[in-house]
Amino acid sequence: MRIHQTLWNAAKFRQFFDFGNREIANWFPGHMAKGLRQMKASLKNVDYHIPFSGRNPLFQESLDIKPHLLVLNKMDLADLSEKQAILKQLKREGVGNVLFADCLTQRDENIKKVVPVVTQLIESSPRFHRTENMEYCLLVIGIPNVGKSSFVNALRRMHIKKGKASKVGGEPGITKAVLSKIQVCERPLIYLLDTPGVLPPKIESLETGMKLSLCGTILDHLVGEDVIADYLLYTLNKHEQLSYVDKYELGEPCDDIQHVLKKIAVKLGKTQRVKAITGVGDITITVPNYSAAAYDFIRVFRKGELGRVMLD
Ligand SMILES: Nc1nc2c(ncn2[C@@H]2O[C@H](COP(=O)(O)OP(=O)(O)OP(=O)(O)O)[C@@H](O)[C@H]2O)c(=O)[nH]1
Repeated sequence: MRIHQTLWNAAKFRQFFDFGNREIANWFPGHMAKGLRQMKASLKNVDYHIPFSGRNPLFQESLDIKPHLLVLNKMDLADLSEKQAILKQLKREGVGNVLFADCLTQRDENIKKVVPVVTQLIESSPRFHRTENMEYCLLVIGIPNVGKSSFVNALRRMHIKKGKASKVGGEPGITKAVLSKIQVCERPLIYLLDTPGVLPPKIESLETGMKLSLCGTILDHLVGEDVIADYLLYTLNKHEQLSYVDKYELGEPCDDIQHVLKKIAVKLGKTQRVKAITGVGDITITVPNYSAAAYDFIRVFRKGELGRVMLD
């Protein structure tokens, strides 16, 4: 058995880190900066894979976010044995109101808790005098692709049995502006404002950057799908989450991403024909499509099909 024993080769990512931070900084002033200006938050939303890397310090600094509830979403994808450790760490950081959620399940018990928890939070806050205005209007904020729109839709589905009001997608940057009020509950009358995902303009470390990339919070092409796939393989091996071995008929765990991608490409029939120049003239040969295989490998992981992993 030959798997990664050492740290992931950060040099590969450094290239992106310098370039990508510039790209993110370019991306940031557009819809993200606009969105941030419009936000006065009451609710936060984080991907449960990355409860610490997935929190944007800008929200804390730029927004008046009290009272608020931290929602750790996509709990169906994460390793639940870490739940208590996460709660303990968040408590140490002064974050008391935390809720785990899975926005894709039709009957998530935790989603049911949102309305009572949020109303209790607001009612008990001395900053809110609610004698006249009996409706609640809350903001959902978080980094891209963590499931903010899915969260809005899940609450709406649960309490008022209505369909999607906010557009959902597998890429970051689906919601591009703060949306108008979306009703999610009748009694009490609660409206949510869905907002664009906002990343910090600078990512603090290589490791954080890779975790954010792997969870799809940064556009894949800014990092490179081959680099993300390599980090994914390293992560799976590090966590001994080896279901990819059987899935792709590898025979044994492996830390060679080229080898793994070749196997995936062949298994999925993702090959391409390219021209090769030989001594006897040009010939066309069939080679594995490494990019298509990397794309598939990452997406399968994001759907939870390679097992539950906790990145932080
Ligand atoms: N497995 C799983 N996937 C989820 C969950 N919630 C959302 N997703 C998926 O995550 C992806 C992003 O969801 P969105 O609701 O569009 O995320 P967002 O935070 O609004 O994204 P931006 O508009 O980019 O900020 C979609 O493919 C959803 O289907 C969840 O609880 N579990």
